[in-house]
Amino acid sequence: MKPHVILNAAMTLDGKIATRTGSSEISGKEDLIRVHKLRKEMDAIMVGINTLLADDPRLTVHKIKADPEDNPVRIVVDSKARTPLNFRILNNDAPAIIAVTENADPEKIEALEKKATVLKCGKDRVDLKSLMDKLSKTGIKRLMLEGGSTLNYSMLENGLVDEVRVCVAPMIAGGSNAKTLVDGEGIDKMKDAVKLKLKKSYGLGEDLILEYDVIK
Ligand SMILES: NC(=O)c1ccc[n+]([C@@H]2O[C@H](COP(=O)([O-])OP(=O)(O)OC[C@H]3O[C@@H](n4cnc5c(N)ncnc54)[C@H](O)[C@@H]3O)[C@@H](O)[C@H]2O)c1
Ligand SMILES: Nc1nc(=O)c(N)c(NC[C@H](O)[C@H](O)[C@H](O)COP(=O)(O)O)[nH]1
Repeated sequence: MKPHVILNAAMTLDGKIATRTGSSEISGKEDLIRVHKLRKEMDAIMVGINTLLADDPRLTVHKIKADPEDNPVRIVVDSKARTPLNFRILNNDAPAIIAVTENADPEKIEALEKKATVLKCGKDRVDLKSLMDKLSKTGIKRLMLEGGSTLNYSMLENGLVDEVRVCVAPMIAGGSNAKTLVDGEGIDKMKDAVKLKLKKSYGLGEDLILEYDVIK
C-alpha cells in the first residue's frame, strides 16, 4: 500500500530547481498560490533533508486562507536524524514525521521524538517503499513530494510517484553544479526513462504549468 504521490516543483527553463549556490526563488506569486492550494488538498508533504537544511521550510498552508487542520503532516527523509531541533518543521503548526534509518544516532532520535514522530525505515538510506507503506497505514492517502533533486530521483526510481507537476519559470540559471528537477544517479539508456503523459498545460502569471501522469 502507498499514498498517491504528486511530485511538485518549480524550475527554470533549463531545468534547475536552485542555482549553484542554492538560491531557489523560482515560482511567481501566482504559482505559490497554486502550490498552497495543492498543499491544502494533501494529507502529507515530504522533503529531503538537504532541502530542509537549505530552506528551513514551514511546509504549511500559509499563503492562502486556511485553518490549522488544513495543514498536511510534514515529513522529512533524514537518514541520520540531522533535522535541527530549532527548525520550523518541528513547531506546533502541524504534526511532523522524521523518517530516519536504524543507523541514526539514538540520542538524536530521542531528542527528535520529543517534537515529532520518528519512523525507522532501512539501514543506510531511508527505505522509501517501506516508508510509503507505513505512511499509508497511518491514513495518509495523498502526499506531495516537494524535492529536492536527489529525493525526487529515488522516489521516481522506486516507482513511487504517480503525478508530476512543474512550474517552468521564464529564467535560465545555468551551472553544471546547480540542482535540476531530478538528479541522483540517473539511467543509462533513454529507453529506460520514466515515461510521462501530459495531462494539462497552462500559463499562470509569467510561468508555465505542466501536469503529467507517470506511466507505470
Ligand atoms: N525549486 C523547487 O521547487 C525546489 C523544491 C525543493 C528543493 N529545492 C532545492 O533543492 C536543493 C536540495 O536538493 P538535494 O538534491 O540536494 O537534496 P534533497 O532535499 O533531495 O535531500 C537528499 C538527501 O536526503 C537523504 N536521503 C535519505 N534517504 C534517501 C533516499 N532513499 N533517497 C534520496 N535521498 C535520501 C540523503 O541524505 C540525501 O542526500 C535545495 O537547494 C533546495 O532549495 C528546490
Ligand atoms: N514550488 C516551489 N517554488 C519555488 O520557487 C521553490 N523554491 C520551492 N521550494 C520548495 C521547498 O520545499 C521550499 O523549501 C518551500 O517552498 C519553502 O517554503 P515554506 O516555508 O514551506 O512555504 N517550491
